[in-house]
Amino acid sequence: MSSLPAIATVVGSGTMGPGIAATLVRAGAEVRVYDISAEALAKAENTFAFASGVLEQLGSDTVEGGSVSFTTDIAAALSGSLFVIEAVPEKIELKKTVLGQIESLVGKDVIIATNTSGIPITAMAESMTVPGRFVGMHWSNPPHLIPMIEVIPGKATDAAVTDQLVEIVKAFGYHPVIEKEIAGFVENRVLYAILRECVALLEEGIVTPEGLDTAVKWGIGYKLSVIGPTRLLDMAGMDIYAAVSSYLNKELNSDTETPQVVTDMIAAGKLGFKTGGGMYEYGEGDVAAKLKDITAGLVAARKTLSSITPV
Ligand SMILES: NC(=O)c1ccc[n+]([C@@H]2O[C@H](COP(=O)([O-])OP(=O)(O)OC[C@H]3O[C@@H](n4cnc5c(N)ncnc54)[C@H](O)[C@@H]3O)[C@@H](O)[C@H]2O)c1
Ligand SMILES: Cc1ncc(C=O)c(C(=O)O)c1O
Repeated sequence: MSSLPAIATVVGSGTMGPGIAATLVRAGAEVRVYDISAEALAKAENTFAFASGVLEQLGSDTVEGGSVSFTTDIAAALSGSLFVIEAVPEKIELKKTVLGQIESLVGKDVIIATNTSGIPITAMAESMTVPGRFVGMHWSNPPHLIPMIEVIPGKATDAAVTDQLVEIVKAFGYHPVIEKEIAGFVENRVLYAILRECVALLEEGIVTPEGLDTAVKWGIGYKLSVIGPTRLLDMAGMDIYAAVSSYLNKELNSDTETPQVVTDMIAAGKLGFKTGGGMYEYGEGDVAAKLKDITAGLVAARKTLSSITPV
């Protein structure tokens, strides 16, 4: 008997919602996708279809019986739902409002999970009537391909709810990581430490964007995809880490604000894929081509990594 609830609802169908839904549908759930915007939902149907096609390419396990529906009717989306994933924009007051709407429409035993990138779970739970059923469930983008989910209980989260979410994540073949609550959670703290250093190296003209991407992709990115950081410490040796960190740690970037180069780009309307230009410039069709290459690469890497003995 799968631990995956038979009926699930995804609230918010932007970048993350459709891929989350596709992953759950492939695992056999009836998934209702709700959004306040009909325009967003229309786009979500296409994104869902794309993500489902990618899962077909990946050849991930399929459980028969899955289905999806898209609606702007929150009551219909939540009626009878047994599991809810909130994926609205990263704004705590908006999330609290939406969580209140969800709570008013589901049973007291229904787990409500938030896909927040790093807002403290405890803070969001303060406004809830049944905070014990609320838990962090941080997917990584693209959610239908990155098979690791951070499970973050808040201070009020029932231990049984955390345990149940771990089993739900395992039920659709992903790797759950239970974490203590900390701003940004584990993955984004590591990612943002890396990105802070990367942007600083670009700002100082130490390396070009192409050079930086090559260095990270074929250096630590490649290595860390096979060897986790703690295993790498054992492989390199604590003596090496001590020797290098003794002079290097004080040199690393420690800025606490968003880098000026990024602030300037945003002011110039250069957001990246979303606007056709950011760190790189994209001509007609370039973003779609890049997304196709990124998807093919992640599918190939996932297949290979899944085939090797865990290190
Ligand atoms: N984008 C990423 O790379 C990423 C990765 C992991 C986690 N997250 C987190 O997931 C959450 C969603 O991120 P996203 O990138 O998908 O956001 P997004 O802005 O792409 O999509 C959010 C969706 O929520 C909808 N929405 C807004 N207000 C709503 C409401 N009141 N009720 C219902 N729907 C509403 C919007 O119409 C939009 O379709 C955020 O907390 C974000 O931090 C994002
Ligand atoms: C830059 C960046 N910031 C946040 C997140 C997730 O919360 C991601 C991601 O999931 O990839 C990201 O790339």
